[in-house]
Amino acid sequence: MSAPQLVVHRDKELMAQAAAARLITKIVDAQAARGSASVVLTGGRNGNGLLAALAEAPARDAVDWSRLDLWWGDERFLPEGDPERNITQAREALLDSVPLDPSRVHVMPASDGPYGSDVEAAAASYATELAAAARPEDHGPVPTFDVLMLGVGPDTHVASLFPELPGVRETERTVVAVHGAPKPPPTRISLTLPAIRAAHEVWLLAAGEDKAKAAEIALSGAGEIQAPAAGAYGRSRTLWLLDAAAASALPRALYPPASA
Ligand SMILES: O=C1O[C@H](COP(=O)(O)O)[C@@H](O)[C@H](O)[C@H]1O
Repeated sequence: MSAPQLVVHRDKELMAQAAAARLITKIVDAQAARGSASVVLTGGRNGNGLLAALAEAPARDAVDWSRLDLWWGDERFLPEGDPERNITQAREALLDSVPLDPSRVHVMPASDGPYGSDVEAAAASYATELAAAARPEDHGPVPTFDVLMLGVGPDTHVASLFPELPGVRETERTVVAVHGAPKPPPTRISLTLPAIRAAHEVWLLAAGEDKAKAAEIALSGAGEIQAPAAGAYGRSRTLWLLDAAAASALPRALYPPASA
């Protein structure tokens, strides 16, 4: 487990640009070291803001997009192309404008896909896909992702792991079906905390006043069942990327003065 490090930016635009620059560097470094990189994307406003900033960043051309594996932390179980699906929003923000290898874009199934409305089977198939991508040097049935990003919800949810729902209690499976999510749509697919913790680096994104309480709760010793964001950490690094509004309820002792 790596203790959270905090970086606080002036506003959400700067946060998105700085996070995009950070992600480019991570991908380029991983590709230089190993030939390829793997990144887990998040949905939500902050995740899509980062992707949109990446699309605008001149340095995006430093990435070899054909040698990047993309995975998702969660998906809203809706028909293919639905505007509320995380993949649809990610395509609009960035993915349609870069030369990815389609076989390396690992989309979670849609509700009109091969498993139809059987969200349990859809979740199990994603777990199988992850397990097939895991190498012997990985520590279990998921790849050791270079970077796994999570938007933090106002209720402290991450991916589609909501406070007190069964998904956040999962200790065995790497992917679960989620029923009755308090944020629409109610049916979702999510990585579990054990799968999230397999990543080298976990980045939690929180911008905006409505994230201030969530950041305070998650960073003040709350349990992961009540505050799923508190249970999201990486093997080598856990990075909270915030804007000043989301950091406004945090004790200043938690982050260096130069950071805001
Ligand atoms: O529904 C979701 O919400 C969270 C957070 O979204 P935000 O708009 O409040 O930033 C997101 O992380 C998750 O991927 C998504 O499915």
